Amino acid sequence: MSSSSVAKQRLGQLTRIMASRKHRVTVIGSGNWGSAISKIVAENTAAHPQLFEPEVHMWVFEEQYQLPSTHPRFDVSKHSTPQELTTLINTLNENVKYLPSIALPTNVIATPSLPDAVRDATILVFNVPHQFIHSICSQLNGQILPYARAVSCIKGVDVSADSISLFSETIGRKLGIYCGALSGANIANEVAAEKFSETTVAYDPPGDLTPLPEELPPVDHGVMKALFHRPYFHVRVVNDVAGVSLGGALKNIVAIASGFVDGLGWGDNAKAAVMRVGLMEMRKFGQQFFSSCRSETFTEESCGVADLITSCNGGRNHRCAMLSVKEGKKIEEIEERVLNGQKLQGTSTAREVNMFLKQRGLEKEYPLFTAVYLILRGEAKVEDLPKMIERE
Ligand SMILES: NC(=O)C1=CN([C@@H]2O[C@H](COP(=O)(O)OP(=O)(O)OC[C@H]3O[C@@H](n4cnc5c(N)ncnc54)[C@H](O)[C@@H]3O)[C@@H](O)[C@H]2O)C=CC1
Ligand SMILES: O=C(CO)COP(=O)(O)O
Repeated sequence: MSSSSVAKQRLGQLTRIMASRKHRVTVIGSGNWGSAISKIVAENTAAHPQLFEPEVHMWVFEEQYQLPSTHPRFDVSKHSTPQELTTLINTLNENVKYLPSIALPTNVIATPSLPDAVRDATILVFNVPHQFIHSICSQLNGQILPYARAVSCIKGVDVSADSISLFSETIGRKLGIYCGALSGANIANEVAAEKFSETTVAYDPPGDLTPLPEELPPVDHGVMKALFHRPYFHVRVVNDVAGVSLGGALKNIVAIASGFVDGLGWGDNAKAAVMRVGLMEMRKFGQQFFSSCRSETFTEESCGVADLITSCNGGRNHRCAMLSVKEGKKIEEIEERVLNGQKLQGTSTAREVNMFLKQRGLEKEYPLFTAVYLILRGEAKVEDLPKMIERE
């Protein structure tokens, strides 16, 4: 495309946005949590028509899917061959693969093309397993509005050979926009079934961003609350993006440890010990490597201790780690067998955090994180955990 037609296209885009005076929201991701968050966001865009366009685009990593032979809500005979997941979602208003049996609002529009999904979007909600975010950001480069604002619901940390960053920072840096974070004690299936839970949104944009057109409502804590809060999903908005992101990322390592001890049938005291040590390491890690991180975020907000508790009991990392011990199999084998395409985040986070600590000679200062990594690699046994985390 020539530079004048690119400029024309951008001008048309800006004119449409400015005329609308409302935010257009896109969710990038449609897994278990991506679909549950799309449901919440779509309920709220419909509930706040003065702030948001009702339609919410949900980007779907396209795949063919065959409906199971029976379904409580659908006549499966009409879908007897595999179909595109986006077609199924838009026809049945359900993400039949990643969030089955939950009706999605009809204003959620599943979209297989990333550029189409983000076109004209002023608020982007990133919700994909963390291993895919770099490739997604590369595909989004040049496709988004320069004044778009973003929120990351991703639980993981971005580790390279010599640095560590939050995914909100990575997204912001790669796309040249601001990105906050959402994280909490939020098992997706429970949230989607509208069982009560809390979450934490961190949003603290610097003053030098590309300004929003004056016609659009400023994106502030009030807009964040309007976008995510529901009667069954209580939102607290804070400024500590590092604390919120790290709580969600690091508790996945602890949840694996908790699954390991449950796999051995060691009971609640053992699990409480693992959780206590894990919480200390989460907080220490935040304070040691992220100067803006607040200690209280780990103890007072849903994204800290509450997420640790729920994940160490009912999360996928916990379940797969427990089964791997019970069955004597590798956790990756269990993940493949029981999660139907959903992805564990704790196994890669344990590896990535270990790489970061090892490079700095700090493995011994984080005995639980290190133990989980060594057990996953088969270099230590679950039975050795108490010795590995014993204090002097
Ligand atoms: N599921 C849950 O209960 C919760 C998950 N989270 C976090 O939310 C984030 C997203 O997780 P979920 O939505 O649960 O995802 P998921 O675990 O259900 O992952 C599957 C998703 O990955 C997509 N995918 C597969 N291959 C891909 C590729 N090559 N490129 C891009 N996408 C691909 C699939 O299409 C599907 O949408 C994670 O960081 C997770 O830790 C946070 C709170 C709760
Ligand atoms: O983050 C979660 C709950 O808050 C879900 O954790 P899992 O990915 O282990 O299921």
